[in-house]
Amino acid sequence: MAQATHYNKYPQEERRRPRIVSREEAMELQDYRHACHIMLYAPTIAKLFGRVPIRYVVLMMMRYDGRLGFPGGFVDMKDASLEDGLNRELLEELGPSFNTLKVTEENYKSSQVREVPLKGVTHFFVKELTLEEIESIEKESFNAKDHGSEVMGVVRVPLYTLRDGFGGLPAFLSNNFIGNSKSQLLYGLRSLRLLREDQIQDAIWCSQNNQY
Ligand SMILES: O=c1[nH]cnc2c1ncn2[C@@H]1O[C@H](COP(=O)(O)OP(=O)(O)O)[C@@H](O)[C@H]1O
Repeated sequence: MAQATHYNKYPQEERRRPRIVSREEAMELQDYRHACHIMLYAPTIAKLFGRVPIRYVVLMMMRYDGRLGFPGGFVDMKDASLEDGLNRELLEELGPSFNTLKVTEENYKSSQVREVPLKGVTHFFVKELTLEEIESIEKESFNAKDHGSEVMGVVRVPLYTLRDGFGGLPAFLSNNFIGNSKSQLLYGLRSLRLLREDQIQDAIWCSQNNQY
């Protein structure tokens, strides 16, 4: 009944807008499906064409539905915690690296709740790795249970913008993303300071105003 009142108070548009909640608040939402996803990243000194700094390797994946998203998935009732559920999903999607690399509570970043089309909570995690660990995940992802089925491939996010003003991050942002993964990506880049705010704003503007 309380929920019906809550719904009546907000017009449809308002209900469509996801909202940020604390982990504690999110965990009290029993009749919502919970999903966890993670942004894995590592610093690099490598340069594209020997001149464009790559800065960080950030991993996303091409999903079975043709959309981009982060590795992760739904947390089951049988998972002891959000982290347990996420580690299980990472083993399935990214492979044996996640027998040893474990996500912990320290990697938790934020939770977002949505009411429509289905009631759900998405929990976002971030974890800094070494470049060697990232490369090993990429190689071992071919041996993951979901490789070639639910996961079409692990991809790196280009963080630079090329001279044409669109190639790189703006073009990447023009892809189709699952759920709120695009806003999670931008939030991750911002909050971890992997890019400056003006670089992020420029990339968003260029991705929306592609004249090239
Ligand atoms: O990267 C992501 N960030 C945020 N939400 C996502 C991401 N990928 C999938 N989702 C959403 O999370 C839920 C679980 O989807 P997913 O395909 O990851 O689960 P599964 O692997 O357990 O089937 C769905 O509601 C989906 O829309």
